[in-house]
Amino acid sequence: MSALALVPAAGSGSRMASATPKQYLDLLGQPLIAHTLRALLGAARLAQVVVVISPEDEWWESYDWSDLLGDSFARLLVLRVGGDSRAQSVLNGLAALPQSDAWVLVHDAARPCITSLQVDAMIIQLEYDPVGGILAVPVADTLKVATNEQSIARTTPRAGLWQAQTPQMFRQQELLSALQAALPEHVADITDEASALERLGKSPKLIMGSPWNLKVTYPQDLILAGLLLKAESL
Ligand SMILES: Nc1ccn([C@@H]2O[C@H](COP(=O)(O)OP(=O)(O)OP(=O)(O)O)[C@@H](O)[C@H]2O)c(=O)n1
Ligand SMILES: C[C@](O)(CO)[C@H](O)COP(=O)(O)O
Repeated sequence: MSALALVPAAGSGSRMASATPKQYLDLLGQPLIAHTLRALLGAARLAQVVVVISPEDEWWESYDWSDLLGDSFARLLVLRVGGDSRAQSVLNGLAALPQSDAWVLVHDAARPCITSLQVDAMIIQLEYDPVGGILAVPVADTLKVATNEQSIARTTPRAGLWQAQTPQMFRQQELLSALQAALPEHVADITDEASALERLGKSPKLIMGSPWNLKVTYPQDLILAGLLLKAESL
């Protein structure tokens, strides 16, 4: 079975409010994305890891990646084809690769606490699935719908609701076609890969993830990610 990872890393990190895009912020002495890439490159079932950075990226070249990632650096491909949305970056990355029916696991650069074991376990669970699926966790908190004045309009039942994470694993050509069909018109609705497949009537699997696989979005998430990575290494 052949699978590759595609890592969208062309965002600006506006919610992080930092001049440096969050994928390059320091996390335990290394750029955040180095943790993400190390975990993916450590997954035995991934043949290659493709990183999509912005054509204007000024940071990538300033690191010694073979030093940060060791020999597995040889399985890394960097594409400067990022777009103006996450979905467009993923589409551009897929379009730049040779056409293939292999599995692709799209994983946010901004989720550095994923583990190689979780990636391999996901591939094993989905490799014979007709559609593919995503890591996700069931919603644990009570959910409120807000009014425009930020008071509560109502409580919405949480039964059956899951929070989507990444990796999201689909057939490369099928995902590319689904994104091409949705973009640019429906870009606001395509907040992950699964939503592009859902538009075509597909029903991807929900694979139990971990709350530790957080997306670094706000400054406090960076502190939490550091604590989780330290705990994972114990
Ligand atoms: N045009 C974009 C926007 C986002 N991403 C990537 O998609 C992942 C998830 O996006 P998000 O957390 O929203 O990152 P940013 O867009 O950088 O953050 P913000 O929305 O706060 O600006 C990140 O790894 C980010 O680098 C991307 O490749 N191309
Ligand atoms: C793909 C994702 O990580 C699943 O939760 C999420 O939708 C990305 O959202 P963002 O606003 O682009 O960070």
